[in-house]
Amino acid sequence: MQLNVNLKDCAYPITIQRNALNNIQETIQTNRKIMIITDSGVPQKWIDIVSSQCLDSFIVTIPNGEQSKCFKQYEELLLEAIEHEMTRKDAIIALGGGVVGDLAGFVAATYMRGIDFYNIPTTLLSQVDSSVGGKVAIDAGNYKNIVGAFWQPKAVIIDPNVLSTLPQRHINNGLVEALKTGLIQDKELVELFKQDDLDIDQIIYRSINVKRKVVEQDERESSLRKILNFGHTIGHAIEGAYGLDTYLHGECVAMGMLFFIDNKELKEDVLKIYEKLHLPKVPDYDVDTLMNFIQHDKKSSSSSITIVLVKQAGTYELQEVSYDTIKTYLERGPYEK
Ligand SMILES: O=C(O)C(=O)C[C@@H](O)[C@H](O)[C@H](O)COP(=O)(O)O
Repeated sequence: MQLNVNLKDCAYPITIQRNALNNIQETIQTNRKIMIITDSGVPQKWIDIVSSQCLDSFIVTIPNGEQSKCFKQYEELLLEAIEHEMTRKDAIIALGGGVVGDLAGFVAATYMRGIDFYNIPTTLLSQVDSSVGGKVAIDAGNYKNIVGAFWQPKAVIIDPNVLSTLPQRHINNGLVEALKTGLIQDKELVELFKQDDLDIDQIIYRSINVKRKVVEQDERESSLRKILNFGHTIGHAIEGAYGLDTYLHGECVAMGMLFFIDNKELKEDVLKIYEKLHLPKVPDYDVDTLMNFIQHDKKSSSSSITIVLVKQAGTYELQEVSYDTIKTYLERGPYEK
């Protein structure tokens, strides 16, 4: 299956196909120097398959986990590129999850003011969401994605076969971002979560297709794209407050969405899905600590923030609200209507 992200200056293909990993030359120009950035959680067999198709590549493996999205790791990758004498004609392949994609993409966006970048996501979270759309970033302290750029990949290759080695917690983590996409834009995608056996290929396809359409309309997140951030305002705050590596990103987005589902039945349905996915409950939190993170959200202005509300599956409402209003959401808690 092939989709195309139709952006004026930087359109690119997305391949969603089992076994696509074995045929990367169909979309990636591999006859140049390629830095393959991966992490310690990616099985060697996937790395070997990719590197064996590149004529002149080197592999850099970063530690698995959000802590790698930091300045130190970013600088080390830049120094690797310099040491290998990479030029503007060379390219970077991200082979990993959201952390690898965000970090590798930011290196590609900034090395020599920008070189080609390809994304081969190996986690479900990156396959359903972060590999597409060009948001690349690192964290500063516990502030998520606070330093970054929009740098679209030249191609995205999604091979669901690589999920066979992914631990179940990470599968569930990725499913949250797909559920998020369904809740804001695709009711049928939400329905897929109610089946006994989840159709992962359909879930990936439907999620990416929604994401593609949103990004095509608003690449730089000036309005519509904010809907993809549903659940992230409080989600990122919980992630930051608990130290970035306590919970997975999707687990925090799941928590964050609960505050903004404004429909009792829908919230009950969503909580049933969370139970099926063994997602953690929202921990105790300090309202002021979370508020500090929320004020650094990229959807904030000096006194207000755009929130995404869902009242019916598949539809969204964008609302500009004051910090005091957000505070009331936090004080009310996630499990109330
Ligand atoms: O692509 C987008 O736009 C999104 O908001 C998708 C999010 O699910 C994703 O986690 C994104 O990386 C968050 O970006 P941020 O702008 O909130 O840092």
